[in-house]
Formats: sequence, structure tokens, C-alpha cells
Amino acid sequence: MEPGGVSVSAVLPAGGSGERLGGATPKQFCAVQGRPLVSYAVRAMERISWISDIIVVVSPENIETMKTIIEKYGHKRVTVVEGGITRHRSIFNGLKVFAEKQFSSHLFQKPEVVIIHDAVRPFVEEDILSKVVMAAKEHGAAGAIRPLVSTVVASAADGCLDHSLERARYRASEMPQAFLFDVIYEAYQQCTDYDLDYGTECLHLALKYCKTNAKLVEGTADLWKVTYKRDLYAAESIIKDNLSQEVCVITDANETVAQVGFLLPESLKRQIKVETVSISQSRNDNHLQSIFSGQCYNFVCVNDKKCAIQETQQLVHILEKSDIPLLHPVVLISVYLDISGNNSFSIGMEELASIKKFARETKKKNILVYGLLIQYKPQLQSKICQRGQWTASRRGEQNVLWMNTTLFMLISVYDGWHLKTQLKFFTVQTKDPSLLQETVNSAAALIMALIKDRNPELIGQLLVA
Ligand SMILES: Nc1ccn([C@@H]2O[C@H](COP(=O)(O)OP(=O)(O)OP(=O)(O)O)[C@@H](O)[C@H]2O)c(=O)n1
Ligand SMILES: O=C(CO)[C@H](O)[C@H](O)COP(=O)(O)O
Repeated sequence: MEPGGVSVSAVLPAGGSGERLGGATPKQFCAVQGRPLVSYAVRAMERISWISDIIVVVSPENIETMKTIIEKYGHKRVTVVEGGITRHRSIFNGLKVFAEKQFSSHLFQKPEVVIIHDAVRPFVEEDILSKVVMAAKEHGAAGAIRPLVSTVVASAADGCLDHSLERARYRASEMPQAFLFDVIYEAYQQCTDYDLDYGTECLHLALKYCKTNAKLVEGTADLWKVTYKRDLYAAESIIKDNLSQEVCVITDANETVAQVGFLLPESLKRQIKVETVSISQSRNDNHLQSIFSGQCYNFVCVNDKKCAIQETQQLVHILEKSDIPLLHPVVLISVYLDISGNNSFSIGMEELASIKKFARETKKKNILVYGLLIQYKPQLQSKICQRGQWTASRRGEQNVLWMNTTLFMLISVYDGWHLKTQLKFFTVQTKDPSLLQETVNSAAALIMALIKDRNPELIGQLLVA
């Protein structure tokens, strides 16, 4: 639904060289979680149905790169336009495709409101876009702002403080911004070469050349612009964090798997939202695909050792078949249960090699496969407890748990004079439930580490919980 019933299109300037970030690749093409930064901003616009055309402005030497990105990530409604030597010149070129036939192979429908958003601000949400569009419709121009982090000072010619601004009165101008198309286009047509070469603020052009006082709209903290290298790391962390909110655990109902299949999601639930799916449900393509399209990018497949890889392969097949483009790497953890009870390592070199081979193949499809072995041996413990130990256990020491589940012997000894009742010793033979819980917790911690880190170098490795 278009906000306020207006037609809206967007221009994303992406024609800079990213000098402050350094490096050979302009920042908008730097990979964040394997995907170029510009693709995140494009995706943020594209998922909003009321934005009609998305114009991405890039430098002439990057036109092909941008077209390849559009193709690879299946971006829709996007047109690539050649940029200029400054940001203002690039934006102006982007606007021209709506107004002047010679700037594009076809003339686009001129929108009532145009959004301008830097391609290097990846986290723009529908809420703020809708707010600036509505405000632009009413006021002619609008832009997102943030409180200043530091005070702004002016230095004199000698490098000393000239004056400082009262921080509370000023705001940092961020993006997105939105304009009545006719207002911003008129402003760009009227402005001087000096404005085009040295200006940094579109809202200022609208004020100076069209007497339009933009409405300032409070934005969220993640609207900041990737400018320095540290910003790329921050963007990567935010994306990883967003991807670590939900996991889908696929388990078998078979007896050996059921216990871990129950305990593992319970342990994971303390850290992440968990959706549990049975193997039979997972074979229904639609069910898994709907989980996937609901932004779940993490899957754990718990099965008994022999067929775990097949189940994982099946899952990869379902994800591949889905129409949803893999915009983020999917983490897929194949859990092998070792309940054999003997001490030998029950996975052979051949199996390890096949996990690695499989993981290398799926990595090409943006699916990161890891192996996790949960070694759980039904443990028989035998312990002789004497009186002192019994006392200790009653004080709440660790062995109290298994003692509660044990059989103990009360021995009465008649020494000729007295009948002495003594808790002399007792023998315990039990599966230790706390040991299983500990192993499952350790498996959950490893799963969380793999999900949060999404490290492509660790694919195909078998971790042991
Ligand atoms: N000639 C230019 C210069 C900048 N931009 C775009 O404007 C946005 C914000 O500009 P900025 O952060 O300054 O990007 P760069 O100019 O690339 O960075 P730097 O100033 O560090 O070189 C970026 O998406 C950038 O690609 C553009 O489209 N055309
Ligand atoms: O925030 C902005 C507009 O208000 C721009 O993103 C910013 O001014 C761009 O400037 P520069 O290209 O120098 O980083």
C-alpha cells in the first residue's frame, strides 16, 4: 500500500570510490557476509511493494559489476545508471531518467515522491521510508536525522577553536530523504557547479533553490553510513546478529534420537527462537520453505549416525528448489548421534571426507554445512559410598543428583550387645541424566557459536560435543 496514495520511486547513489574506507574495491561492492553492501540497500528498497522503480547510480567502470550483482541476487525493478564525479552529480543523473528521455533507454514514469538513499546505508526499514515519504508529500522534502554524538566546533585559521555549537540544537543529517520529485529536480537544475561539486546535503538544495523547508524525522541508530573500515565490521556484526535470531531443529521420532531431539531444542531455547520440525514434516517442501521464507537461515538436522547426511542432503535440495534467493548464507548443522557406548571413535575417515566434500559443494550454493558429533554413552556408574560420603552428598554436593535415583542398602549389624543400624555402603548403577544434559548443553553452545560466527572456513568440519 503506497503511503498516502502517492507514487514513489528511489534513487540510490552508488558511484563513489570509498577513499576513506581504503582498499581497491569501492565500499558499496565490498562483501558483507559474502554479498556486496549495495545489494543490502537494494534489497531493503525492493522488498517494499510501494516503491516502483529503483535507480542505482554507479561509476561507468562499475556498470557491468552492478548488473552482475542484480542478476546474481535476483534483484527486481532495478535500473543501473551512470554516475558523475560527485555524489550530487550522481544523484542528479539518477533523477534525470524520470524526466529526460536521453538518459535512459526508456522514460520511466515520473514519481510524485522520490526517495534518495545512499547505497552504503544497508539497514533502512519500511517504517522510516514511509515516514519520510509522507512528510515529503506534505512538506515538499523530508530527511532522517539523528542526535549528534560529538559537539561540532569551528576552528579558526590558526587551528584554534573559533566557536562551538550548542549540541542539543543540532542534528546529524542521515538518509533516507524524500522529496516531491518536482522540488528536488528543480533544485538540481537550478543549483550551481559549486553546489554540485562541493555540496553534501540534498535538503539544503531544496531549501536554497525551492524555498522548501524539509521536515526532519527522527531515525534509528542503524541508519549510519558505512564510511570507514570499522563500519564494514559493524555492518557484518549487525547482519550476523540479525541472522542468529531463529533456528529450525529437525529431529527424528526414533527412540535413540528422541531424547537428544527433545533436550537440544530446550537447551537452545535459552538463547534463540527455536522451531522444531519432525523428519516427516521436513519432507514436505512447502513446510520447510515457509520457515525459510520467514527469515530462518539456520537449520540443525538431528538424526542417527547412519542416515544423517542423507537427511541433510534432502534439506539442501529443498532449500535449493525454493524460489527464495539465498541472500544470506544458510547455516546447516548435521548432528550425528553416537550412542554406541564404546570408547572408540565411531566415525571413519571415509565419512569425514564425504562430509567435507558435500560441504564444499553446498558452499557454492551459499549453504554452510558443519558436522557435530554428540557423543552420548549410556553410562553405568558404580560407586561405593560410605557414611562420610553420604553426609557430604546430603550437604548438596554434586553426587546428590545421582544418589537420589539410586538404590542404597541399610545394614544392621548385631555385635552381641547392640543392634547397630548402619548406612555402610550402597551401590549405584544408573544412566547419569546430568551427564547427558551437560553434553547437550555443550552441543547447543557449539551450535550457537557456528550460527553466530557463520565462518565459511569451518565448513565440513566435525565438532565433538
Ligand atoms: N561520485 C559519487 C560519490 C559518491 N556517491 C555515493 O554517495 C554515497 C555516500 O557518499 P560517500 O560515503 O562519501 O561515498 P564515497 O564518496 O565513495 O566515499 P569517500 O568520500 O570516502 O571516497 C555512497 O553510496 C557513494 O557511492 C556517488 O554516487 N557518486
Ligand atoms: O548524510 C548525507 C546527506 O545528508 C550524505 O550521506 C552525506 O552528506 C554524504 O556526504 P559525503 O559524501 O561527504 O560522505
